[in-house]
Amino acid sequence: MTVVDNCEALGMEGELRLSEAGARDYFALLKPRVMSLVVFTAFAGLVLAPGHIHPVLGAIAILCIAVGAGASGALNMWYDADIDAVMSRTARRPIPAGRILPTEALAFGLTLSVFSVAILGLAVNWFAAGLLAFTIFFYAVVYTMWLKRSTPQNIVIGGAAGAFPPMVGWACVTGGVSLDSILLFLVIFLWTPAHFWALALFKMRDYGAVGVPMLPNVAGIPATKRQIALYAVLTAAAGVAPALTGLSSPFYGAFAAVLGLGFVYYSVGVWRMPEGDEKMVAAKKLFGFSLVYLFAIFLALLVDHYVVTFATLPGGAH
Ligand code: HEM
Ligand SMILES: CC(C)=CCC/C(C)=C/CC/C(C)=C/COP(=O)(O)OP(=O)(O)O
Repeated sequence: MTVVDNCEALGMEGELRLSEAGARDYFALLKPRVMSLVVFTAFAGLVLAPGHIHPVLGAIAILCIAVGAGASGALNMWYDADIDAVMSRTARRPIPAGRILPTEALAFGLTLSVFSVAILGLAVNWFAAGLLAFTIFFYAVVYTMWLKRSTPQNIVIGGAAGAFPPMVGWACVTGGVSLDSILLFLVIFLWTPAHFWALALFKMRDYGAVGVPMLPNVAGIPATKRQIALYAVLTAAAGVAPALTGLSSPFYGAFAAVLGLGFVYYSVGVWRMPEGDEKMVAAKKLFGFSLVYLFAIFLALLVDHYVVTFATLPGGAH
């Protein structure tokens, strides 16, 4: 029995309805697993930025970015509840499962968005807060409401939303944008298509059932495989670039090159996947590796930064 059925059984139709959602359901609205990696990239941006931020302010900044990212996930789930109810991967989410009412999710997402942006602005700086607001808007409105259901390039353009968080973290320290923060953006921006189209390949039926024009459904499997390989090569190149601008050391560059080769290797695996392969094992492997790749790149940027900082401290290298 869904929440709506419950309300109707209780004769509450037409009155203010509230579900009996638990904290766990509200937490699920924040898309915590996806957002944990998003927040990690924002943290890396904050650490790598030149300058200094007080650790307490740094912690507030990361909390605001985490809450803002989660809020955008709640707004996405509010708008997409109709298609989430049909897709096997998403049918058990709190709104389609009837544990949270759409209006509750909307109110939750809007409230958290406003608070996260306002607190970031008041405590840290308004440029970073504006960029956080723009990122929430980009994911919830530009991607979710506009692009997702209208073009197979939805995630190429919409992927910018997922790429902004390191720039937000960076802006928390510097109050602005720089070539290096744009480079961090580019790594995620170019990574997103291979990350998502790998999943879209083995979830083609789901997307077909709801009529969302994901690339494999619109352009076909061979064209998607080619696009994945292209973006994997571009991602591998962008991943090495921080070593070329001086943001990171040549050791990072070598590590990123190996990881990038791994990403290209898995994308070639998808390219060579026979079209009749129902299980699409190669696509599942690429999806899994995409997560390892992005986490490892940002971890390497952080480790490299701390090692180089330590080594260049007076007496630190001895
Ligand atoms: C518009 C860009 C993106 C799209 C369309 C996309 C799409 C997806 C989808 C559909 C899933 C499966 C989610 C689920 O079943 O819960 C997923 C999983 C995931 N994505 Fe993305 N993603 C995007 C960007 C990102 C970014 C920027 C990050 C991190 C920086 C990220 C990190 C993850 C993680 C960690 C998972 C695994 C979650 C789990 O294990 O449940 N994604 N992505
Ligand atoms: C700071 C801030 C606001 C960060 C936002 C980061 C961001 C845009 C992450 C993208 C996350 C994601 C799972 C997108 C897929 O949406 P979907 O609707 O295609 O996937 P679904 O079908 O799983 O809902």
